[in-house]
Amino acid sequence: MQRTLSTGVKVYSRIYKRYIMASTKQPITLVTGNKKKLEEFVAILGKDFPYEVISNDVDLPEYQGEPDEVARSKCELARSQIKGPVITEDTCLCFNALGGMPGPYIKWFLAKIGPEGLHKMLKGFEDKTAYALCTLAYHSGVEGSEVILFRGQTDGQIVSPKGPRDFGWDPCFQPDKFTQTYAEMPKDVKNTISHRHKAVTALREHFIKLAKS
Ligand SMILES: O=c1nc[nH]c2c1ncn2[C@H]1C[C@H](O)[C@@H](COP(=O)(O)OP(=O)(O)OP(=O)(O)O)O1
Ligand SMILES: [Mg+2]
Repeated sequence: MQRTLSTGVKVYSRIYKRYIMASTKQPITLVTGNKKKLEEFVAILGKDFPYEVISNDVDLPEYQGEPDEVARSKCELARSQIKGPVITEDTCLCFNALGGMPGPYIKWFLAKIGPEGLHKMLKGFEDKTAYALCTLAYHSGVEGSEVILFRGQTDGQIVSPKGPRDFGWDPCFQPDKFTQTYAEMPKDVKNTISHRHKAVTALREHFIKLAKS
């Protein structure tokens, strides 16, 4: 009698747990104010991602600090606003001759001096190498849980701007092993070699594993 009861409770509690998990499986909100980032994220993520992802263009502040700190702060704030599972994205463009600057401050440099100015910044330096860094940050929305980071880096160099001007510093970043800038190459090529591709792939693998567990 006792045994049957305890087994029954166990099974019930397992079913109940599963029910709770299923009923609280909210969509994950990608919080970004940048349409181009969103387009690339969606294209790279693909259709077979095991969770529903929606987007929200809440304007998040531009934090200062090392890329990981910036990414964590941004994600924590997004979580407090959305009150559910969130992903945020922060992109850096780091010049090796400048010890990694502008890095997380690239948005302001780009806004003030454009791709030409970014190229000219390295005029006095022989080293034109740079890397693009994408840091995706995920928070489950559950109070007390930690932000998880997924990083992607693509190395290249800063060149005189070439190609369309519709996305940020793409015209002046030429990835290694290519003779075209990000702006010149077809989108599906950028999306298989980019910093964003690498970070989104890491995130995808994490969630695919999670969905199977
Ligand atoms: O693949 C890229 N190719 C070229 N330019 C890019 C790329 N990805 C970001 N960018 C630009 C946008 C912004 O000028 C800066 C990053 O700043 P960052 O704060 O991460 O982006 P954001 O403020 O535009 O959007 P968000 O609302 O997600 O913070 O570099
Ligand atoms: Mg931003």
